Amino acid sequence: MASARSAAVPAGTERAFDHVLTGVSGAGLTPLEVLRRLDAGPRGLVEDEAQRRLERYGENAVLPRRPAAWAWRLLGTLRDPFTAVLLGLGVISAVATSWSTACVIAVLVAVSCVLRSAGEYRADRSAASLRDLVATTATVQRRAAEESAPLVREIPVEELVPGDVVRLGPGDMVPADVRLLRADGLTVHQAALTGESAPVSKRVPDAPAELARPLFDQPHLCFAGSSVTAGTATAVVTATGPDTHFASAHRGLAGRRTGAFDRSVNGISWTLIRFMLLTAPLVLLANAVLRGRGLETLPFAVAVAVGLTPEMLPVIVTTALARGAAELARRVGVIVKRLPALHDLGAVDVLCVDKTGTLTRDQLAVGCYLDAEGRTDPAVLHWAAVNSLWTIQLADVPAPDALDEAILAAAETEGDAAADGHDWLASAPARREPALSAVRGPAVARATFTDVNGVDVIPFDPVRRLVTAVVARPDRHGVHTLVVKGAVEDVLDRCAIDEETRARVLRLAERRAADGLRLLAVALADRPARTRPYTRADERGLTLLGIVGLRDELAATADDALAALARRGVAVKVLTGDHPGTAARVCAELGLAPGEIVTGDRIDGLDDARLAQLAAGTAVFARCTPAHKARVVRALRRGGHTVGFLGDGVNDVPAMHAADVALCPRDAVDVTREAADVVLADKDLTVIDAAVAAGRRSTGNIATYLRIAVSSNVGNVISMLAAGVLLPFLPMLPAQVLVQNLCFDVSQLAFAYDRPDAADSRRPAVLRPYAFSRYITVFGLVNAGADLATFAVLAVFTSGQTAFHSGWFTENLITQALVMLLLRTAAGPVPSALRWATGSLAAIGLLLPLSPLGAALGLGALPLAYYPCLLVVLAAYGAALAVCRRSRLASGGA
Ligand SMILES: Nc1ncnc2c1ncn2[C@@H]1O[C@H](COP(=O)(O)OP(=O)(O)OP(=O)(O)O)[C@@H](O)[C@H]1O
Repeated sequence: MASARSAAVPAGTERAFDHVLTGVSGAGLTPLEVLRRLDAGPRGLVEDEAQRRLERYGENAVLPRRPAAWAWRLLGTLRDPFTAVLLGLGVISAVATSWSTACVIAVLVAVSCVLRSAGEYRADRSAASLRDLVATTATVQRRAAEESAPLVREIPVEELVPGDVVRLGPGDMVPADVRLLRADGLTVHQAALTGESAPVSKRVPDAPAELARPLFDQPHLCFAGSSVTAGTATAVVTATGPDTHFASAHRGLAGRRTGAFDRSVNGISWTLIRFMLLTAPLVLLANAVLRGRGLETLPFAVAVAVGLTPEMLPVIVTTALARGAAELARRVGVIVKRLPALHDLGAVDVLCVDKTGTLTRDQLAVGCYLDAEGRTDPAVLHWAAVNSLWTIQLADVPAPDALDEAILAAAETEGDAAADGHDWLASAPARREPALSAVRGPAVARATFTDVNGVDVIPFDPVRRLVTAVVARPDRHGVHTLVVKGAVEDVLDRCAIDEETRARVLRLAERRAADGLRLLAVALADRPARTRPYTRADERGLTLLGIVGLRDELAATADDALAALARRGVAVKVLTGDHPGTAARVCAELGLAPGEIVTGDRIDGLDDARLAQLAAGTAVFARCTPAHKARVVRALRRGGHTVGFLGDGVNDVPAMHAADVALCPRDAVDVTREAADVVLADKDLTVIDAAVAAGRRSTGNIATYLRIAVSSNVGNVISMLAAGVLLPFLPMLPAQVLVQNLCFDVSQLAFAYDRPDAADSRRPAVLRPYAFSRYITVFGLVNAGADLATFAVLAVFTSGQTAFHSGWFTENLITQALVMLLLRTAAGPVPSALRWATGSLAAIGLLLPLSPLGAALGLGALPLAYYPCLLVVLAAYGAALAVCRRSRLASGGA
């Protein structure tokens, strides 16, 4: 903790910092005492001091951003299970003093580790530069010099230091461990720390006695790793980077979910490892029982087991992913933050999207303001604007909601146009205007009200779906007016109205929603003035004023994007907090058949199994809270779908965490960008189609490698077992098996550069273990058939083990080249990497036995008559491959 950095800390400060940095002992202190101990003030740090602290305490990052040293990277690659098994086999060979086998295994491991760490290094480097593009920022209050006025500005979170004063608002990540100085309706989601999914309320407690609670329950402390779901706050940073509680909780953990692709590759890998571990004893047993051979066959058995391993799998996965991600970033500006997410994107068959800001632009314009009878009434707009203005001002939100901006802009226009003395929109109170115009849009800066004064605010949250501003009016002494605006049903629930009026207003809302308008109801209530804060309990017995309707334009490319996704077999489902009528209209305009719309209330009445059934056949879910969205996503996954979620708001975060892969646009709020695996450069949704296609291509290449590598290896093992039993000598020397394996492995890296057929990216890319096993069995047997035919040729034309070994070595390498060319999924031109790889394989197969290295490996020249016969075997093998490929067997699971 802090003691490690203590050298430059002024005497007396270090212990105080330590004291507060623990986050516990600050509990009994007042905010001012905490600030004093941090050698800070409520107006923020001076820039120079912040810089000094940054040098002293280091960056506010949980994990070091510097790339790991080479040695660590290499060591890290040894953790892969294939490598571990290979090393184990190498040790067994060394113990059995089979030095050549042990040496070749060591070379194999070294090649695989070096290639993998080089690939990972390149992937990390490009991922780091991409991550910088979507870096999150913190809103900090600092001063240029001791006597300067505080300036609120955004800085990269990494630059925060203890003592900084930060502002928090909905959608922000809590950037460090902080102690609240002021809070308004603040609720935070701290699941990353506590596992608790419900947001918890945070505030500055009235009395220190309240502070005797467990650390994460302390109301005045917020922690790095949590996010703000509603409300606002000003807080002082008490600990940054590795000193935060989040860092200590996550030290040493990779900390990300395992996606669908990771799971299937892991499954296949472990099946192969079990198979491998069985192979060596099986070879030993067969040779002992049928040939009476003893432990001298151990190196050969080990080599056969090694030959079965697709040890280049991690290298291919990293290379294919990194290439796909780099190409996406370059071509369409899509940033893949978590590389395996690219595969998950390729496997997605359901994409859930929120509506506002995703399918629509979130650039709203007021379309109507009506009283409860449906007549235009400027007073409704006026009070909506009073609510918007004081919500923004008092809640100190970092960025005002588009909806509030639109209401203020319309109220201003209405105020300008009013010739009848409606002068409720005039100049701003001088004390507020400068701060506002610095951070907010022009409408907010200009539109203010001389006749009311803000007193308090109960901030918006997506579960309550409303926000209340409390104002004092000059004409009403001793009275505070609650101005409430929010979703129509939720405001009506709090109004003192009869059933008939309620039904009439709901019908009015339905009609306007069917025109595609977003609707808000506005209501008022007078209460005796008080100093005690207002709470949700005060939002009762309201008088309904009317409704405001806002038009939100559709995103320019939304319809094209939905059509493209449908062509790729991805079903799109809309999950919105908005009115069902508005959602239905928007979907219809986008060409998405809304069908029956399911609302949040209905979801509440269903158990998980029934929800899974309903979700599969429903295209639009409306009036969803964040928890509803997450439940629908989980239900879809439980129903066997691979689900993506595209959202841009804080209300989408739980669903993004629940999905296989989460996407968001670049201008989404911080917490959403943090939760996303894939960030779209802008609002152009058609890039999702390109991202899905790239995911499917990468998966296609990896699947091709797995199918070809494993089926050839299986074929070879069958042949070795058969030959081992038929021949009086070993069918291949251990070193020969391993050299051949090394050649296969390196050549197959070329698959990372292939471009699978466009037809293959028309359906979700999934590795299906059953189809995969069927594929490797069939092609493994065909491969073994070619080997057995070669054995027959060799029996006729050659004698002695050197000739046999050489003949089989040559045939094996050429058949491998053939398989690579004939079984790749793409029908298009062969990429140059693959041409080189297969050409080199064939050349090594033909020439190595003739070279001095071949002699050292126990290989030698073959009789010329062997080659025409080999050609016949190869032609027959090629024909068999082509036939099998044309049958449905070629679909090896991806
Ligand atoms: N600033 C606001 N003031 C008052 N009410 C609001 C405000 N923003 C949203 N609402 C109301 O709350 C409802 C739910 O909002 P929420 O933000 O959860 O979803 P949404 O923005 O409508 O849709 P989506 O889930 O597609 O983003 C809205 O339909 C609206 O009626």
